[in-house]
Amino acid sequence: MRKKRKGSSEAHGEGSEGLSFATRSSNFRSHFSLEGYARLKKRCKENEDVSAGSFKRRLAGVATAPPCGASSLVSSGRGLKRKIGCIDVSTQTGRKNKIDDDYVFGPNIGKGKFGSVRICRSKSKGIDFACKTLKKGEETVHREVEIMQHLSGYPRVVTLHAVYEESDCFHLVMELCSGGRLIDQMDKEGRYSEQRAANIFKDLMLVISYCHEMGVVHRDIKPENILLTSAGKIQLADFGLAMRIAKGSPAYVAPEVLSESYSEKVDVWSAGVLLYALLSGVLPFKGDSLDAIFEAIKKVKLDFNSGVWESVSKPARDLLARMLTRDESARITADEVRRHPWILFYTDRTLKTMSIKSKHKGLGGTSPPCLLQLRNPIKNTDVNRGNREKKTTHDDDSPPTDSFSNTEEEEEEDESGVVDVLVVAISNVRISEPKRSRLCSPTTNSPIEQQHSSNLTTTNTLCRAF
Ligand SMILES: Nc1ncnc2c1ncn2[C@@H]1O[C@H](COP(=O)(O)OP(=O)(O)OP(=O)(O)O)[C@@H](O)[C@H]1O
Repeated sequence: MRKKRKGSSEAHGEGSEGLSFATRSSNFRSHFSLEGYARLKKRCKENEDVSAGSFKRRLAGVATAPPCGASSLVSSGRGLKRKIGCIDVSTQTGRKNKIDDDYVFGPNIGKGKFGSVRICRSKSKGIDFACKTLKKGEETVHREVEIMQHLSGYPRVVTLHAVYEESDCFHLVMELCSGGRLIDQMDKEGRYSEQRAANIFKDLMLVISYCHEMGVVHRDIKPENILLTSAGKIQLADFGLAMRIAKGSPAYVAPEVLSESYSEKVDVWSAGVLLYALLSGVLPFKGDSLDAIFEAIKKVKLDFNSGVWESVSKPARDLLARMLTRDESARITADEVRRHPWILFYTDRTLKTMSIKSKHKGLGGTSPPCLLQLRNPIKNTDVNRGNREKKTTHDDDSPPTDSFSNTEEEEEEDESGVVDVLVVAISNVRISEPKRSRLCSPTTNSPIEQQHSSNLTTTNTLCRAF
């Protein structure tokens, strides 16, 4: 049952060395952090909105979830079943299994602000899953479930397999990402070469573009929520803060709805912060307090012309500047990010073959910066982990793949000058649009079950819900 997990997360399980993650991460979670504060604040606000039946929420429901059968859109009452709209219609005959009837629990593998995550093994299939348990009363679980189901079938989104409701909690049985979290990999490996960063980033932008195309804003893009499969591929997780974008009749939308930060561009900003961290090893906006960080986010002018940025190619800096544009309307879209020459240069196979070997600049000879700073932007002088060697080896059960398999030799080709020269040549390369038909097709190998409140077996119905 136990499977060694690469990287690190939270330590909660007893004696679960491979899967439990320890102290290093929890040090960061335990002290005051921007992410914790913001998330708690956002969740509290959302819960208030939900309970108050705010106009904003009702509009989003009406605009994005057309009626399904006899279901009311968001009817009042407690319990997941009544809150997830379309799903209850298809699941009234759902079996009343308890999760213990179907799964055997293993050790804890993570803990977030709102729930713990354990391994669980399916009794019938013998396959391991991740089970996130959310206590009732603080949940926005109905939305998280609905959105995960809506996005289900896309390979870079963590698949939701089943939902169980108990009197005091919900269990979300999800695909297990046994490769750990991106944050832990970043922490171990230090600053990334441009080639490696671009390959990871391309996958991330693909999944973000997909979410946006499906009318979903994730709103919590950060390396803690980017998980890795055993093959090292990224999977976007934690849709606890995600929202559907209301695309209803604009004529009816109230001004206060328009002023809400529901735009998908918030994900582009967050992804920009992540890219900055990948390429430089530090976060762009820091401070000694939350207020200082907020101030930096609002005002700090990023300097891409000195320090580590001198060894980073111009296209990479150009992309970052476009993503970290404060004016949302001027900020690049996720789709535009995917088409940016920097991404194309490092990820397009044809262009890779054009790559000219030249001496690698920038990373060689320097120790990676302490990426602890990535976890908590508040400056922490007590934490000094010193310089660590750049680690390129992988745990036995986490073999490197496409995105993560660059050897030192390949990284030698990571020459910013080459990128600058070739960028003009590739700026007109077109990437084909994602195929919608594929995105909504039923998945045969990962049917979503919803025990207690659902017996759903295909994603067709879910697609209709939007
Ligand atoms: N599908 C999964 N496979 C493997 N590990 C997972 C999976 N889902 C979550 N985890 C682990 O559990 C941790 C917490 O999960 P998640 O972020 O979904 O919970 P949360 O309560 O919403 O967290 P937070 O609010 O703190 O971001 C993750 O950081 C990860 O380490």
